[in-house]
Amino acid sequence: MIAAQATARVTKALRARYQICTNRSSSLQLRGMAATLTMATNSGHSDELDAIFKQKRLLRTQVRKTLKAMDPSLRSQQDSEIQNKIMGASWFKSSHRLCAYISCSALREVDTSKLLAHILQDPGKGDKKLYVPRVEDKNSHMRMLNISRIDDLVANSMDILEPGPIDAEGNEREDVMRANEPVDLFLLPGLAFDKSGKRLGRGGGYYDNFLKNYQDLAKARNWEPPLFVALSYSEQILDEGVIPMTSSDVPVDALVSPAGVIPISAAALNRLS
Ligand SMILES: Nc1nc2c(c(=O)[nH]1)N(C=O)[C@@H](CNc1ccc(C(=O)N[C@@H](CCC(=O)O)C(=O)O)cc1)CN2
Ligand SMILES: Nc1ncnc2c1ncn2[C@@H]1O[C@H](COP(=O)(O)OP(=O)(O)OP(=O)(O)O)[C@@H](O)[C@H]1O
Repeated sequence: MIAAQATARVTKALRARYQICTNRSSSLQLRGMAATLTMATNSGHSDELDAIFKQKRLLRTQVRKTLKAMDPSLRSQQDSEIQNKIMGASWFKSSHRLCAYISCSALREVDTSKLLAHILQDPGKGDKKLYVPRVEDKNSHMRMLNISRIDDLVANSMDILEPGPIDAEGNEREDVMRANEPVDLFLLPGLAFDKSGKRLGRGGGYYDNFLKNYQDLAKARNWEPPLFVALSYSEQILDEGVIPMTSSDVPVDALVSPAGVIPISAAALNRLS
């Protein structure tokens, strides 16, 4: 596709989804940003990267607004549908080691509380092992630590629940990067997604960093790569071409929304179908 067409497509998709930039000057501005964005995919200049990050910030603001405007009861209906779809799926049932996020309702994230309770139930059986994020510093560094009870968690500076480094018995929690067995499944948060696997996070780079490191670890150990599955309200699935990406963004293998599971990668088509 030639650049002008690609730019028009991105601009149109952004406007259609969010009804933004309706006057002429902001429309030109948006077209300019979309053009930069389209070109920046193929090069690495920092002003072009700046344009991508700016575009991401704009999109985050729009999606946050959409999430805040959602009817609470319809949102909670979607929360149940998404979690039930996951709990009923064979690929979830057969996963033994999972990384999942602790949802934050103030951030309007898809609820994971039922899923986490399900994973942690009857830990004596040792059926499923759960690792959850702990932010270590502001340099996009988080760890995934093992928890066996939901009340092991405390709120961090971002008001998200996370485990302390030491458990209630005084033992250091297991860091998934040091585990001897592979993670089967990651359940991922995000602000927006598309059906080609693009994911827009909250902008910290924590997940992209972590997922890349985990992929490298799995490769070095000859493990089967884990499935990256994102949980998404219907409103968060955007048209293709709208979500800006850089080379550090890690795509997801599949999406789960109230409409169902959307396998994207070949691995997902194999394991989820
Ligand atoms: N539940 C959950 N845990 C997670 C993440 C997440 O997205 N969700 N993270 C994923 O990286 C990491 C923490 N990163 C975070 C980054 C930003 C914000 C946040 O509150 N963002 C505000 C805007 C803040 C601002 O712009 O100054 C927001 O999105 O409204 C929270 C967590 C690790 N743990
Ligand atoms: N203009 C910029 N140029 C270079 N790097 C930037 C720029 N703006 C933000 N960053 C860095 O890029 C990273 C954020 O990347 P990105 O916006 O893709 O995160 P994300 O995918 O939304 O977040 P996450 O992976 O945590 O879900 C952070 O490390 C941030 O410091």
